[in-house]
Amino acid sequence: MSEEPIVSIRDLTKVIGKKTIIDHLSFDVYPGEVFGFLGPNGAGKTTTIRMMVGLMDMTEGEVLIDGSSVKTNFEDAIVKVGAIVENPELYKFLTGYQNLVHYSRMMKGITKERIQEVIKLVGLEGRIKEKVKGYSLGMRQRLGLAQALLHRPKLLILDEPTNGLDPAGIREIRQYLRTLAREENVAVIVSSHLLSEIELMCDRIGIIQKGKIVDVQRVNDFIQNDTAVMVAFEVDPLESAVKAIKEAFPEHDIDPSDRKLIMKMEHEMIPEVTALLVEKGIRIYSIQSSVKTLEDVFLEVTGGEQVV
Ligand SMILES: Nc1ncnc2c1ncn2[C@@H]1O[C@H](COP(=O)(O)OP(=O)(O)OP(=O)(O)O)[C@@H](O)[C@H]1O
Repeated sequence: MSEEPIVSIRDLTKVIGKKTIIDHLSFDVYPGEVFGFLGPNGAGKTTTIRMMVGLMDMTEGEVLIDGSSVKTNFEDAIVKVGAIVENPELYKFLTGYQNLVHYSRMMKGITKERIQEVIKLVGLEGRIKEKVKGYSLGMRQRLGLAQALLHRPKLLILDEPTNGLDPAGIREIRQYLRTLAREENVAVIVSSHLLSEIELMCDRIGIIQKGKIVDVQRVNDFIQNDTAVMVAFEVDPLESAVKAIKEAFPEHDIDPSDRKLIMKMEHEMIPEVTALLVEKGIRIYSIQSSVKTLEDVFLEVTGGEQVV
């Protein structure tokens, strides 16, 4: 990852009426990384993105794209950006190729070679001469992506890019975005309310909730920072096990359920607890531990707000 961010968002704020929809949001995104903008429905992802690309005025704050201010130097800033904010605008009765030619005419300096390049990049070579009305949703997304990439943007912003796609389509988009970041050094921002998506696609994620960024971390750190695991001991007799553990580890919460004793602990503690139970003559039938998923972490960070 390079040192200079391609996007710097500082204290971005949007007030509509009396409601603060985006509240002093700040984060940076770097070339070559896929950044996930994750939050429950209504958290403010679309509003933030709309302000970033100039589709909505900001009430306060600043967005710099490659050093140019979206507010005061819009032309220079936006030329660095490729974005699909709502559904990509496509002409259904034209072919994919005609759509790209039409779009390229609105920009300066897009050569026929560049059009071929983006077609190849999104894997539409075989179908580009067909009319868009016969395209699947995934193909339309890819054509939209090709359109957004024509002018070689340094930053690609996609609002919920996998919405409505089937698992194969989602996998494809994920692979294109990763390749784009890695091989072309493009910074990619994707918004999503789907944790599993973000986990597989992104290098870093920023979690937004009620218009505020509540956390920004590398995906791996998110999961690994908290090394505690939930461990379930299937034991008999349960009451003696609970008593022994409460005495030995008074600071730990224990959740006895059915014939299992469930407790949160550091991984290293598992043998210690097991040895204690054996020492007290308690029979252990099974030990199960579960590592936290990103979803568990997300729910903790957002205070349990549900996501789909
Ligand atoms: N023009 C508007 N006037 C008033 N409230 C608005 C307006 N636009 C958005 N909001 C409110 O701002 C909040 C953030 O909406 P936004 O669409 O940015 O969220 P989101 O995170 O993109 O959610 P989703 O995933 O559902 O699109 C919501 O509570 C929404 O109702």
